[in-house]
Amino acid sequence: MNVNAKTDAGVQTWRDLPAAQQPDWPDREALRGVIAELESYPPLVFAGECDQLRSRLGAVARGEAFLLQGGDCAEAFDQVSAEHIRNKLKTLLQMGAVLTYAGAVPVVKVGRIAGQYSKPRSKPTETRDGVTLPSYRGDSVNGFEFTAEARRPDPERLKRMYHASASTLNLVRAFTTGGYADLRQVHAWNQDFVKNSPSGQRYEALAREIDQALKFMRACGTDPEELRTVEFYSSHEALLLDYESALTRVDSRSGELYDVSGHMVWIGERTRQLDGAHVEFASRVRNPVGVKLGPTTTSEEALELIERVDPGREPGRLTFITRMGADKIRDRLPELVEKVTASGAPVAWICDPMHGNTFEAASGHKTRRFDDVLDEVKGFFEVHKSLGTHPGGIHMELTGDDVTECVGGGDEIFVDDLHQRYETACDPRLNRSQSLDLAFLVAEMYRDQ
Ligand SMILES: O=C[C@H](O)[C@H](O)COP(=O)(O)O
Ligand SMILES: C=C(OP(=O)(O)O)C(=O)O
Repeated sequence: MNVNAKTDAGVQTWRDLPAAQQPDWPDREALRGVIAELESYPPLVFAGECDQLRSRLGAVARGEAFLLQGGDCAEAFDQVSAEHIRNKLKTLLQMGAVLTYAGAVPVVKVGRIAGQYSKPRSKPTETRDGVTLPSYRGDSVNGFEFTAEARRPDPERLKRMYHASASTLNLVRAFTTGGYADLRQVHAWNQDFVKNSPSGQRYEALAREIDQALKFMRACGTDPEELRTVEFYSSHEALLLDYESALTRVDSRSGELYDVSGHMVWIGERTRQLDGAHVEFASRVRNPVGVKLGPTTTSEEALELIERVDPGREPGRLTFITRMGADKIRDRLPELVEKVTASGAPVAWICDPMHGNTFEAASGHKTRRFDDVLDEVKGFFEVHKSLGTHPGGIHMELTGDDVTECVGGGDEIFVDDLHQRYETACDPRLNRSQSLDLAFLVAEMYRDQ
């Protein structure tokens, strides 16, 4: 990677196409200045790491591994703290241990982390008590507070997103390679959790089995170095194309373009137009790319997306993240999987059981039922089982904090509890206990598959 290389003209082709969900920046001159500055910043990830993730996702596409992708709906600048990052990571590591051990499958771990600061919205504005202001679009664009000043898009925030992503990634790298993620710590990740949570107790029993297995391996004279660190990757929605293209660099090894803002990027349900700027941008970079597919996706669109993003039919290059809703997945998914499989395209299929299952509670909180989330994952496994294809993984909105944003779960949260710790800046996340519950249930489904 030539770290001094500036953005290449080849990544600017999206500018000629309609780009949905871009902020209405009031000061274009200021935006241009910020883009120029971002273009001079060092990469957050390396091209070789993106290639490695692509090869791991290739294993997912071939049915040899399972993808666990998860993290906040929207990261926030004021949550870039050691505690929040560690809690999130700990939850993902615990889920990874459950899936690997109970599901007996290698797990590729990817965070919605270190870059997930931008949100597409259903409506451009929000009205409260007769006052209408621009919608909150993520900390990379404007502030959450409902004031005209906070909601004004400010391009300086793009630089804050870069720095927040850099500090987060720095700590994630330290945690995952510096000893914290050593599998021998499998109990330590659970210490604060085991006493008062049913899923923590269930996890503890599994951790004891893992411990036993490690002791057995050591007694047999093998103590693999690989268990001391964890391969962990970053991902986010490539929504703000000014930011993503400013962070796109030419890889000096291959001359190819990589979006070095994160290892994997995805295109959302609201921005996957075939003739739109986001698909064009994704088609230009070599990172592994995800595309969200909602219930209105046709098989023709899915095939055309493959043509555009993965013309070389490379396993691991393209991941379809389906988010149909529990009530639709059994109807909508089979045709997509059938037609794509018949075309010979080696995509990985991942289930996002969050975005099709959101509703507003009487209290006004946006929420999701744990049972709907689970049912969508069940439907996903059923469809793949009936077609003989591989259920490649799950994509979750979750946090390591003890929030009350989704209802249900073993340590049940009721609608009346939602107000207690409702902290998300956008969509409701599973808390740690609900995330672990889900990991156990998914591991069972995977094993049964
Ligand atoms: O996370 C996804 C989207 O940004 C979110 O679902 C949009 O929600 P909205 O309908 O509140 O805009
Ligand atoms: C906006 C998101 O999802 P979708 O594009 O599927 O609505 C998201 O994952 O944050």
